Amino acid sequence: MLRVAVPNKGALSESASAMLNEAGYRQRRDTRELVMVDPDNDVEFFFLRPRDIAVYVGAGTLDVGLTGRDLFLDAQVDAEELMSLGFGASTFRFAGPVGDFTTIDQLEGKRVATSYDGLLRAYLAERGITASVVRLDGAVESSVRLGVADAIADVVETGTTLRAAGMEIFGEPILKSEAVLIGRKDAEHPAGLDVLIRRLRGVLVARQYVMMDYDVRRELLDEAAARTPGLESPTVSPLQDSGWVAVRSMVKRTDTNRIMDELYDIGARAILVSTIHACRI
Ligand SMILES: Nc1ncnc2c1ncn2[C@@H]1O[C@H](COP(=O)(O)OP(=O)(O)OP(=O)(O)O)[C@@H](O)[C@H]1O
Ligand SMILES: O=P(O)(O)OC[C@H]1O[C@H](OP(=O)(O)OP(=O)(O)O)[C@H](O)[C@@H]1O
Ligand SMILES: [Mg+2]
Repeated sequence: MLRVAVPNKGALSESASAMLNEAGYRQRRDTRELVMVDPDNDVEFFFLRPRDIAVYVGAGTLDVGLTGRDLFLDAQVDAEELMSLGFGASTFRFAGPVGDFTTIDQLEGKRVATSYDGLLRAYLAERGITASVVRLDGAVESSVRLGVADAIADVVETGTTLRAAGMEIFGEPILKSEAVLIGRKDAEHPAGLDVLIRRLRGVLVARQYVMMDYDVRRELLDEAAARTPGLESPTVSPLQDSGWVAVRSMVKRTDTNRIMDELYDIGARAILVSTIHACRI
């Protein structure tokens, strides 16, 4: 049975379970459930703290896990990213009191508070900066005001928490993170893993693409089809009126309206857009 780790609470938990559910796996109903078997798919789900997931996968006791790239890298375990999951995006950045810092070189000899000390130490060492790392569990933004640090390295999503604490970011992002599927390094995929990956890819594609249908005069087909190349090639079907054809193609959701406008200008009509419920690419 494939053993999969899923965040039990926090920023990634709901989206992770929703994605697995969309991929056809059973998910827990009660948030206090810690283990759940999906007998139809022969998968066992373990609901764990997202920070601990990398530890279990690294130790080989669980096959794969859904967690944040930042949490995975921070844990410095022997595992690898198998795919990104398209949610839980954040950046990991330096911040300090407004006006105090402009470059990371100014961190030399200073105290930097963070919940991600593995990531931070590796980053500072790579750049030859000697600073003392203060490991905190959370609410790191308060550490400077409370006198235990001079700057922080923390997760920034909207920046609201930083602003409220009178701080600003400086330097390049340390890391761009999102939710990822991690698994054992160079290991042969256990039974069920390839299906899980294919299903998760299907969810990503179904979320990122729409299906576009339109009719166009045969002589304008090449021009129109160039706007909707699809993943492989658009489907072209004859219409009763031999001067026209029907075209069907997958289009990036974010490009939908621009492409509809372009197709209309070319002369396409009856342009219809529908969501993709599920797919295997
Ligand atoms: N606004 C956000 N706040 C915190 N984490 C976020 C946010 N957006 C995305 N994430 C991602 O979610 C993960 C952190 O999840 P979570 O908040 O559950 O962990 P935690 O902060 O260690 O736990 P907790 O806050 O419950 O003590 C990281 O991968 C992080 O990049
Ligand atoms: O840029 P923002 O949108 O404001 O989000 C970032 C904040 O959210 C997270 O805190 P969380 O709620 O997880 O609490 P924690 O600091 O105790 O982990 C993170 O640690 C930042 O503090
Ligand atoms: Mg948190």
